[in-house]
Amino acid sequence: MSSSDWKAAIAEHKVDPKVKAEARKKFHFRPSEDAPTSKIAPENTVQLEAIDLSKYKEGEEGLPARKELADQLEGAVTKYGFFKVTNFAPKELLEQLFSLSQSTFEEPDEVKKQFFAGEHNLPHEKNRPLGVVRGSGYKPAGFWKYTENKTPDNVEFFNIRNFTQFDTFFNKTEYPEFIKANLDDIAYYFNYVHHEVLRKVLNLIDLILELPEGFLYENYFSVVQGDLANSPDGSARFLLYRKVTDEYNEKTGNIWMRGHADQDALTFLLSQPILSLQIRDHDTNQWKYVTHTPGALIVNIGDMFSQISGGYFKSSIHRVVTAPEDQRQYDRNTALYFCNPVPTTYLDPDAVHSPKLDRLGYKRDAKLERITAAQWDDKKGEFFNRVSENRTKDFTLFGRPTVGSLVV
Ligand SMILES: O=C(O)CCC(=O)C(=O)O
Ligand SMILES: [Fe+2]
Repeated sequence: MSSSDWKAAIAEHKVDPKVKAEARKKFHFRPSEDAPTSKIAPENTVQLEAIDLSKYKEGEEGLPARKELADQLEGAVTKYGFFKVTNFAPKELLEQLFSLSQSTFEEPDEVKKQFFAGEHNLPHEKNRPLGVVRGSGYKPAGFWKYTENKTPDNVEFFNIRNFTQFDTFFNKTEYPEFIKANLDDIAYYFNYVHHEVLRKVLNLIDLILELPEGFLYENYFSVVQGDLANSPDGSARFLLYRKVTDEYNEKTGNIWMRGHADQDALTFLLSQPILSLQIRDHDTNQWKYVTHTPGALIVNIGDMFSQISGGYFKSSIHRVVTAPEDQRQYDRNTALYFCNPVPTTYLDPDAVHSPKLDRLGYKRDAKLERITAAQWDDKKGEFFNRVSENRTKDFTLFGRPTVGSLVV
């Protein structure tokens, strides 16, 4: 789908400006209040590579520049599995998204209950229990219970599904008032990330893996309108971590989201000022902070891509901890896109025939049964939907080691 196609399709579903303006007034649509950068310089920060997308040029003459970006990316995905993407979108688009995320949580509790994720199953989701963590709608704060004292978590979500499937997204899904009145803007941002940013990142990964550019995007992430089973099925999420008290921090051991590796292929998180996201170093197991870059995406490799690459790319363990002292009076507001390939994608390198992976010896583990993206998504998704699973060690799913709900 070319850039003009998805933009035109969204333009056809433009929300009545009067309806939008009224909803924005009612739900206090406003600039997201940025916390000042923390002055508490943590000892352990990780310097992530920043892939500057303004250097990405299409066509034959852009190839040397793309190769340079690919080289930079290769170090990042094979070492940390985390990197930043800068200059990827106009500032106004990002400011609007922070505001949309913020106002989504201003719906009253009765409405949130009515749109409790995983409960108002869409017809095509009837046989697929997506639960609170993956289903369309709200995850209330407190759904998860942390540690032995069962402290409720402090993060609310609103999950957004099917935004690349226009008929399902615009015509066949029910939404709370604020989301419905801003559906075109929400669709625009996440389609932009899918069709522009993801596509470019995948083309760079093609170069890393010595595949023809376009291979990964065309084969695993291209959208067939109206055919959900043969289209990528990731989901997006608005998140709001509400500020907490010292007493709360004591009960949770400062944890806002337990250590985990994402189950998807790639995650695109909007960078925001509260210093809370940490990555666990593969070699030392030490937790390191990810710093804020205004206007950037923080991107990580999830389990699926790591498996597709035979382990060459790392699916890093990360967690969210309490805000530093000087940012404690602010809520933490952001948005992300969990990007999944087409559900039938096999999660091993056999599917990609990468000369690079062959040469380096990253192969399918012949002892393990082959699994698909849908199998992994459902299995790990079911795990994340458990209310009070606290683990101190990694575990396995389908014989593959993986991480979720880590408490240390
Ligand atoms: O809030 C964040 O920074 C990251 C959240 C996250 O890791 C997740 O939802 O999987
Ligand atoms: Fe995550």
